[in-house]
Amino acid sequence: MTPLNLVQIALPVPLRRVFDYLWPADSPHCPAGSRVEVPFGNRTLIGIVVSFSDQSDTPREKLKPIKQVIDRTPVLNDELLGLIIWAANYYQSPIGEALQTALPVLLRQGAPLQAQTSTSEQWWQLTTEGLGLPDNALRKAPQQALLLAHLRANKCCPWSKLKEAGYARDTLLRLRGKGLAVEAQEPPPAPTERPLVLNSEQQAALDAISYKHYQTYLLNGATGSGKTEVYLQAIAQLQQQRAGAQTLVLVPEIGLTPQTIGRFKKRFGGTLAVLHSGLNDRERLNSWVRAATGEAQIIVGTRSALFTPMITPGLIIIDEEHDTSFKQQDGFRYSARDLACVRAKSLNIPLILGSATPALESLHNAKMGRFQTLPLQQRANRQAAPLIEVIDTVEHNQGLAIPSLQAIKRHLHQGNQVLVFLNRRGYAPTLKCRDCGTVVCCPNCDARLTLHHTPKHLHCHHCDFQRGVLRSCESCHGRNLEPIGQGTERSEEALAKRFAEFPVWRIDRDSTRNKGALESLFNRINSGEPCILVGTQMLAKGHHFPKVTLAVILDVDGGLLSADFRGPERLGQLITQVAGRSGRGERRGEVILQSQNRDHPLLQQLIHQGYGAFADALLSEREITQMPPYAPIALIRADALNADSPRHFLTELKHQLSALAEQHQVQMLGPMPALMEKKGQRYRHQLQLKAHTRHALQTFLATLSMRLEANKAPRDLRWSIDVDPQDMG
Ligand SMILES: Nc1ncnc2c1ncn2[C@@H]1O[C@H](COP(=O)(O)OP(=O)(O)OP(=O)(O)O)[C@@H](O)[C@H]1O
Ligand SMILES: [Zn+2]
Repeated sequence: MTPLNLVQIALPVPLRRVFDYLWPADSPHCPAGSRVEVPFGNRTLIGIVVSFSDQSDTPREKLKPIKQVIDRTPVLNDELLGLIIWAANYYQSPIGEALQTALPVLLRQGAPLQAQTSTSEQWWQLTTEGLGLPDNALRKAPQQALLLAHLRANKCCPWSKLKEAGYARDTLLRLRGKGLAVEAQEPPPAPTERPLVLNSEQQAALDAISYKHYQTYLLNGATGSGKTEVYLQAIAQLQQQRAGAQTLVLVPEIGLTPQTIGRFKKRFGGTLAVLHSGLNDRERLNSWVRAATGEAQIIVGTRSALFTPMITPGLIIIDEEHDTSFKQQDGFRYSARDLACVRAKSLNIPLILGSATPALESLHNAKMGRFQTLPLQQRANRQAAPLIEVIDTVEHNQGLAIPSLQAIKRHLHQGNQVLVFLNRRGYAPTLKCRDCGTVVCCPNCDARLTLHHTPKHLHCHHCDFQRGVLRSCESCHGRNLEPIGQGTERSEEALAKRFAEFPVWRIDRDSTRNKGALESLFNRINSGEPCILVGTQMLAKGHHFPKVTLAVILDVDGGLLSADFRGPERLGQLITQVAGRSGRGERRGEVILQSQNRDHPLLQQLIHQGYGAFADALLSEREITQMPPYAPIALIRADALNADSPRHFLTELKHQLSALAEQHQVQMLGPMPALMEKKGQRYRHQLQLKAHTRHALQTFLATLSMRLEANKAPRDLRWSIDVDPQDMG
């Protein structure tokens, strides 16, 4: 049989494989990573060329030819294509789904790989001929001579400035006609800020970084220790050592504020590309292309920016590396932090992971010698870490305790700002009938409805179900419905009443929904007037409010009693991060924690010995219970409208794979209901897998995913595989 001329193509379909197509006999192969159009069923799809071969498992008569090649230069270089394929395998994801995440929408739709020049105004400059023209050459055209002199003096000018100076468009076009002037690229804005003088710890950290080869550095720096300054100077040092080398900076989802971008812009000027969810498709593609061509030397983005192509990669930085937004929780369930290690290694460049509260995984990697720790123990302002006090709230009914109120008053009257943290938006998490005890629940989820006041309604925070506020109990028709517990709106109300002479700003997803709202709130805060900030997670991370001297944290008990094995780790991170917002200016900060479990050993350890010792204790516990990072785990989730089918489906799977599991020493726990069994009308079950080694888990999962694809499932059943899950719900 004559050998076939075949191409393997990754297609945007939910199957864990590539597809074989016939390549036109007389045409040379295109590079891997190029886009092609192919027939698929009765549709035409755009796919990515992965490789070529001469054999196929598909019978010859079923093979179809490709329709056409879209790209002359591939959209994905070998390095990036390799990373995506590796990641799809590791996370057991269909490669098409991984590509969906990695590629900008317009490229997926077939748009050309080009940045669109911005529609903003034209810039002009002289050509070499224009620059070298003798002074009297234009004496017969005095207007042109004047404009030429102007452009010679000002180098590069926008049209608006020339017009302002009184030049006519016509004169400019005449100069262009003579080959003396041309349209120019807008020059990148110049940096406006100089580097700070590093303290000795920052300097030691910077000196330890080598840009010549792969190494992951864990910049373990206390809150306010000046990690950002180390990032900025590392980028500058890299650029000094290797002109044009690019840096990729990943920040958490809510960390990519105009403040952050502003900091990079001020230091590096316009050689920056930004990638986040707020961009439109065109802007996203522009940033991608600017990174691919090397025009952008620094790329700052959230999770999926990890997949940005770079022509001269030099450094990757992940700020707040412990943040859960680096793990995608649906579709292609990858961890950008973990993949950054893989990418940096394959590019042979350094990776800096920064955090005041590193993930247990990262601390473990550092202990095992895989990461190099760069400690920053002191605050950049030389202040001691904030003073933390826990107060018992058994008798205080979840509101603000009296000692907290007294402290707030004291700090406000001293001209400072106060932050009140509570991780629950809305007015109250529960609406309860005082007569019969019934609580109002979501019809779609195993969850209570949260009462909101602005606007007034009941809201499920899990499935988004909304309804008007009930007037009477649906069980006993009694009219005594009572809000129980505190949300940010209720705390805001109570604080505004109590401290009427000071502004109270609420910062949560509801109050910052409008574009620019968060930015204007931050501006108010940074004006420094005494005020109270009430807010959720959004307030916890990375912000620098120098006038905040007191942080009050309400209700830390949820995390201590959480059913998720990561609950305590997350709580320790949250408390440390919120506490770290206090005392970043001239005065030492104070922190008050309100808890009903004041003597809990973990809480006591966190407060008295700090996050490091706390994390060590959690790591020992994980070692004893053989949980991550000591044993890798994966979750197989299934959900359906029918309450029984997810459990049946997973039980059958477990049964099919039990011999293989034994062979690879993989433990299968469950199936068990998810922490919230019913969510959005669907019933959810899961099977937890645990192995001794990553290799064993991977080998097992490869077979499992094939089995899952082959198994017949009820039509409405959905399943997914989550490798290294971050959320056990
Ligand atoms: N060497 C330095 N000299 C003076 N000020 C500094 C120095 N380094 C950093 N700072 C200032 O200290 C403040 C805190 O720095 P930064 O926000 O980088 O801290 P961080 O380590 O990122 O903290 P967090 O983890 O809490 O966000 C900033 O205002 C920064 O300008
Ligand atoms: Zn719901």
